[in-house]
Amino acid sequence: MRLVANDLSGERGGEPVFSGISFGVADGEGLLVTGPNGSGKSTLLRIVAGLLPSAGGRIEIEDADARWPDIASACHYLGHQNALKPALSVRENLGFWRDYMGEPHLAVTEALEMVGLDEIGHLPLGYLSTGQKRRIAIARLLVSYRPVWLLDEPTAGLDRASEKQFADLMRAHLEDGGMILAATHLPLGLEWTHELRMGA
Ligand SMILES: Nc1ncnc2c1ncn2[C@@H]1O[C@H](COP(=O)(O)OP(=O)(O)OP(=O)(O)O)[C@@H](O)[C@H]1O
Repeated sequence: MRLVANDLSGERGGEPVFSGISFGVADGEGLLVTGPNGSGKSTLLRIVAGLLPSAGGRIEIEDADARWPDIASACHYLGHQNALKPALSVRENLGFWRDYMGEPHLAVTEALEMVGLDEIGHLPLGYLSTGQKRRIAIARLLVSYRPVWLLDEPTAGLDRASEKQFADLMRAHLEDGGMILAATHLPLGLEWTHELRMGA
């Protein structure tokens, strides 16, 4: 499988943000998206996720698995927001996402162990610290399988140990044949196959 963008352009509020973006990412490969504030990194990831239309060009999956009829269905999207409900417990939040997304992968307990938070699954999500909430949002990537992880500033709020733990999870996903597109200003502790510098 290969995710290919050709001459892609994006706009926000009717104003052009970027144009002429092309890349190709194959199974087991990662694309690091960098660039100054406002250069369009989040916009690009949202277009790939199917949350925004592109303003021009093409993005497609070549040699797609029948399980993923379109790009959006092949993606996990971890945006700036964690997409978790404060009044539900940690376990209930992850259980919801596991049922909603389908393609069950790790059990909720296993996913919590992977992010080192299995002791607090009973707590309301709203009680957790900023970094702990981010780690639960990362655990969303593990309870359902998707080959493409779209990560927007994934390590914002994480301590050093959690950054390293997340780097190990990303590495395992790539070794399993997954793909990652990550927009960040922070080093993520991975060797990236490709880098896309926006706003250059
Ligand atoms: N809903 C919107 N309406 C109008 N303009 C918007 C909207 N959302 C974003 N923009 C503009 O689009 C541009 C690109 O924003 P985007 O969030 O994609 O940048 P970014 O590279 O991810 O930035 P950062 O590094 O700060 O996260 C910015 O100039 C922003 O102000």
